Amino acid sequence: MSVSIDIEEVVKKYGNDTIINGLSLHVKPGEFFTLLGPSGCGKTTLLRMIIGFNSIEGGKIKVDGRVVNDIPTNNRNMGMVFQNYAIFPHMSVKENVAFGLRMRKVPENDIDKQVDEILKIVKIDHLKDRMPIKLSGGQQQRVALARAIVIHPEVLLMDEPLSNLDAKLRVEMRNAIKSIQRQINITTVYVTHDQEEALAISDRIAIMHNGVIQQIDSPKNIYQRPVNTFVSTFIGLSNLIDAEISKNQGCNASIVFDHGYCVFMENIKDTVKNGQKILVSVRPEEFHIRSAGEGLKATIKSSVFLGLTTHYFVQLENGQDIQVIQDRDEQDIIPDGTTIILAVNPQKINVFHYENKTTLIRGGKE
Ligand SMILES: Nc1ncnc2c1ncn2[C@@H]1O[C@H](COP(=O)(O)OP(=O)(O)OP(=O)(O)O)[C@@H](O)[C@H]1O
Repeated sequence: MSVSIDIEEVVKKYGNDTIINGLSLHVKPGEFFTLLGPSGCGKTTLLRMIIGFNSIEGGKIKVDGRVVNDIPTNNRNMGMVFQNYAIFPHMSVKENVAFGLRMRKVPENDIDKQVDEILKIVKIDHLKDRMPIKLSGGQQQRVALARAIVIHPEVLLMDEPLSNLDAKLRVEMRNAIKSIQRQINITTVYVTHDQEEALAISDRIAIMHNGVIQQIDSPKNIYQRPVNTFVSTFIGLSNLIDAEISKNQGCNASIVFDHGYCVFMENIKDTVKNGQKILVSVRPEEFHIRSAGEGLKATIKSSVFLGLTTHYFVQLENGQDIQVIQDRDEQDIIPDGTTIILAVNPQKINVFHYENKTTLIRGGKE
């Protein structure tokens, strides 16, 4: 049976510095839960608190409803995989994986059986007699993963496990990790600063900034419905464009960009005022480039052809630089200096308060 993890109002201090101040989150049984955020936001600190490497200055950490604050790491029944593999260089693959079982005094016959089983799951059973020095980075990380899960932990923690691998291997290994996690159905907390990795691998993602959770959601909602401008610009590319609300009676209104382009929005919040300044977040791929008609007037400054897409660096009439991405099949590459019209689908945009940058309105449909 998989377990849940509850982090309740936890506080972490290093000396006089408070790194995490009252953070709460819930990880569901069997969930693949990712902590994502820029360097220094406190991801590793939180992970180390869960396993017990770091002290906790306030709040509670619960596993399956039981408070584990005072339980030493050894007795928490958690496995951890680190960025630098941390496997023993003087032991073969098999010995590395068997180590944790020996420490737990599992009978020798059972050890062989369990090691073979796990090596098959992580698909390195053919390498069991190799020494780590003769393994690739990906294979070493499979050993580290096998070593973490062979003890049948209740919780698997991973701290940037793919950071030392090259781009192609990262993709291969993230797929392997996801499928192994599914197969053994273990509650997993994964730390990364790589947003694509987080989107690809997670059931849910917590976006962290300065020790504070900004949003906890599915990868799709994090991408399509960011709750503030930090999330919208941290995940993928987002253009934040100045605009104004034009409101009549009722709950409908228009967003008016500089130079008059108007987009109709439904279900606007009552608190929104006529004439209020806003920031409109538009993903580069949500623009439609036209040669004439309704839209934002802009000029193409430069472009980069990327095979599947073409990436345009564009300047709006008000001088703001934005980015626009078009599919390969959309049209021929448009020359630099061309004047274009950019139309946006109102359902694909997110609108934020100009000053405090929290969500004001959301687009209707997905
Ligand atoms: N042992 C320590 N003593 C003092 N400050 C620390 C210690 N460990 C981490 N910090 C500080 O705590 C903050 C959070 O660090 P943490 O390593 O948790 O961030 P992170 O989000 O995991 O970053 P990265 O992606 O770079 O690993 C940083 O400001 C860091 O400098």
